[in-house]
Amino acid sequence: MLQLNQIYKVFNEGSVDEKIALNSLNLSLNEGDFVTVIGSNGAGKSTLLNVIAGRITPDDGDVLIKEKSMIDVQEYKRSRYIGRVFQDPMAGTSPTLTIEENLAIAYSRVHKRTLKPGVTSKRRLYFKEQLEMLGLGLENRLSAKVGLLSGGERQALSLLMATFTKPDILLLDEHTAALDPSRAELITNLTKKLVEKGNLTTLMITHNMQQAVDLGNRLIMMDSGNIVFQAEGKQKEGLTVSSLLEEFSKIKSDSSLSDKALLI
Ligand SMILES: Nc1ncnc2c1ncn2[C@@H]1O[C@H](COP(=O)(O)OP(=O)(O)OP(=O)(O)O)[C@@H](O)[C@H]1O
Repeated sequence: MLQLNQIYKVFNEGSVDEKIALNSLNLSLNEGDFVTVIGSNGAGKSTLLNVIAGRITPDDGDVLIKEKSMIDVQEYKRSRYIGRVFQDPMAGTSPTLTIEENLAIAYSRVHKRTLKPGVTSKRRLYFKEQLEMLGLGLENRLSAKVGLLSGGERQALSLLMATFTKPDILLLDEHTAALDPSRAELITNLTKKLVEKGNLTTLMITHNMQQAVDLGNRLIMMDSGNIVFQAEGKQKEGLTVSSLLEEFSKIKSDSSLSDKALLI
């Protein structure tokens, strides 16, 4: 479903600030793979998601979705195939538009040919059904401006908008990190439910090791722009937070970073 071949990205090349963010990284995801991505600050996790989404162009390598090269496809066009949720609950939705209008925009990104002006009653019913799955009562607030919603409600709406169009790839960039623990748990559970329901091929960055262990069928650990550890299937199921920290300290044994660096 997703293939990354030899992705290389350097920032500020040739200057004192030169930083190789991705160092010939290879990754292949099958349809329905749910991969949690961990790694210390600056490991290259967000750059990886930005390269997949088309926000950053790699200096070398290719990104393929369903075996089609995306390297010359601009970000706004890739959004047809990719759903994304950011850390900031304010990032995925438009505050001055209503819940219904936000959903209509997300819907039209994928169903361009069927777009009619306004929201038809059939589509409104569909939106209501989708919102009901969140269990937050938002289906009764279709005309509420999104700017009035709480951070958790807004993030739940962002998640729905990124998933209900059944994207080929779902990118989650620390999407629970800015929420209080109870809201973070709510969004984590919703993520599980929506990803499973849609059998969505997903990459989820998290600094929460327990979340990385609990969710998904695969896990990758990044360091210095590459994948330094991965687990899937039975090995992934057998992972614990302490076994992961052990792996990390093996990799970082010659570094000044502490285990805690993974968590922050
Ligand atoms: N636009 C940019 N210009 C210059 N350097 C950048 C840019 N974006 C990222 N970098 C650098 O590339 C490296 C990888 O950054 P990236 O944001 O991908 O790391 P990360 O693993 O997501 O880190 P974090 O967990 O802190 O979010 C870092 O050293 C970062 O400073």
